[in-house]
Amino acid sequence: MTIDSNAREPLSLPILDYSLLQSNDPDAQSGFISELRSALLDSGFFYLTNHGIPLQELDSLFDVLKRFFTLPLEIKEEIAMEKSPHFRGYTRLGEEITDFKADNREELDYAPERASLRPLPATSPIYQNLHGPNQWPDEALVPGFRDGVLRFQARANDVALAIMSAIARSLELSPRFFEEAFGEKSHNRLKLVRYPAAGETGVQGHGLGVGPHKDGGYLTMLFQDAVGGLQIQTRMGSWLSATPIRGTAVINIGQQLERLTKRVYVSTTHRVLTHSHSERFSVPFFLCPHLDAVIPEIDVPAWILDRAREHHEWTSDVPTRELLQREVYGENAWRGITRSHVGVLCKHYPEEAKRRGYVH
Ligand SMILES: O=C(O)CCC(=O)C(=O)O
Ligand SMILES: [Fe+2]
Repeated sequence: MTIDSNAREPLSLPILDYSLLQSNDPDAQSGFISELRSALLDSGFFYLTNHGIPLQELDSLFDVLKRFFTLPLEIKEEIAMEKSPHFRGYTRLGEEITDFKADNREELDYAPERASLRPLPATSPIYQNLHGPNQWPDEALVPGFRDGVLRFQARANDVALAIMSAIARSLELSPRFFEEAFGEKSHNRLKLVRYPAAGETGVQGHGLGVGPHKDGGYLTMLFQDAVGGLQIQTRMGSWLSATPIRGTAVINIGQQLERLTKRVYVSTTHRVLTHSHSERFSVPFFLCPHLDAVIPEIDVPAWILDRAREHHEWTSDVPTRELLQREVYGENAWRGITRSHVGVLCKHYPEEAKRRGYVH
């Protein structure tokens, strides 16, 4: 990574080599962990190479998702998120909200395939409604879609868990520190996204593919095509492009890790620009704990805290009051998804929507 020595601003994002973490050489592993710590303290974002997800599988994932998005709107809407009280499925252009404005993207949302718990007993927290089945496109229309997505989800989960374990080590915690929060019941999410070119739709709302935000989970691992547009907000508030590097994943910290480390590892604000003449596709995978997980707050070792303090405070376009920092993860997950998909909230949870002041 290059850092501007006056402002300690990163000018580009670091590239970490996953094969070092996976090797049996303890020096290679500790080299990876110390680079990881620096990346998380300096920018909160990095590229990961040699992650082991075959390029050919990534290419075919992008092929099937492109095929889905070229289907007519009424076919895509057969699996509209509005039909799912569990917030799964297709969201058409302009329906998703970030920073209180409509994003310029369409997407599919997935989470673990589970039985619905509805109707919930009165004593259950409302976030238990997030458990449920996914909605899949007709296999005949997009052959290989479901298998490709499930295979990718499993692979991304493995890599993300190994990175979480390395993050624990970077904080001098046990490599197994996070294990309990994940596993069978973890509530990971996956989005398959298409950003139209500016010329296709005319730019509305905040004029961005997705507005400035911090991700809600522990860790995000993103794959993107060659178009570009993802930008990261630096400490001083300017925007740095995460230019696509073929075959790499872009990884960043989510808000639960920010809470856990009492803001030593800060969840970096990011946004996506709308390209003037090219559509763009991306696949972010969000590693999230199980909904009942309690996110602790830990004291990081003093020398790491000192390193963090060398920096200025982070500037962010995301107001502090909007952060998802409750102790129980499910409450954060519920608040995050319901404010992005207000239409779904109003349709399935009118009382809750009214209570929160959304009129529909
Ligand atoms: O598409 C991208 O590059 C980023 C998407 C993103 O930040 C998100 O969905 O949380
Ligand atoms: Fe994001």
